[in-house]
Amino acid sequence: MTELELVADKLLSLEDLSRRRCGWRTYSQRTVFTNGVFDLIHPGHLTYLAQAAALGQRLIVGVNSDASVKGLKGESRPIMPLAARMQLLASLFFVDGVIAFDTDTPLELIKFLRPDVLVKGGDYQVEDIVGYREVIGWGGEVTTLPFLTGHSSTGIIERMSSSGLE
Ligand SMILES: Nc1ncnc2c1ncn2[C@@H]1O[C@H](COP(=O)(O)OP(=O)(O)OP(=O)(O)O)[C@@H](O)[C@H]1O
Ligand SMILES: O=P(O)(O)O[C@@H]1O[C@H]([C@H](O)CO)[C@@H](O)[C@H](O)[C@@H]1O
Repeated sequence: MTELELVADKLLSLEDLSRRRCGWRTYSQRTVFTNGVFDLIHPGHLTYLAQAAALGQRLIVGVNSDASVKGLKGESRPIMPLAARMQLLASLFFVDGVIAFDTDTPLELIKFLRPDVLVKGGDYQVEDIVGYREVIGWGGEVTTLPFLTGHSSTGIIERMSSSGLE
């Protein structure tokens, strides 16, 4: 496969995800799950995702659909449409799969996937992470990773706006 075909192969449907998760379980591969908007990817995203990948053998990233983002962050967001956000995440060598969700939270996706590890960045408290009770309930782990200060998508947008680039 070409590099772009390798990236495209990581863009998963629920059926793809189910099939791959079964295979990973067969070989006792720990599946790590995280989720987010990932609009305007920045070093904070990259740092925490790389560390998340090190928590297991497979990293799956759930990405909010455009409609879901608008419900969470307002009509002006996202800047980058879903397809672009997913492709950029899938291009990271330490990401094994990317899947979109259209709901306000990834709870149903987490219950479907049953990851061994659920992780978010340090801007969250562990107990507040959606899916915390469920993942703990089936014996999984829930954790946060260090927040890289000074990096946020909102910050990028604000800096662009103040410099008249928007
Ligand atoms: N600076 C950072 N350091 C570490 N993790 C981060 C950082 N910023 C965001 N994250 C994590 O990345 C994931 C996606 O977050 P999100 O897309 O909301 O990023 P954001 O930069 O906070 O965006 P926004 O500014 O629009 O809220 C979340 O799990 C979040 O905890
Ligand atoms: O990019 P964000 O804002 O960190 O992503 C949100 O995370 C929420 C989180 O999982 C709550 O614990 C989630 O509910 C929401 O849908 C966004 O993915």
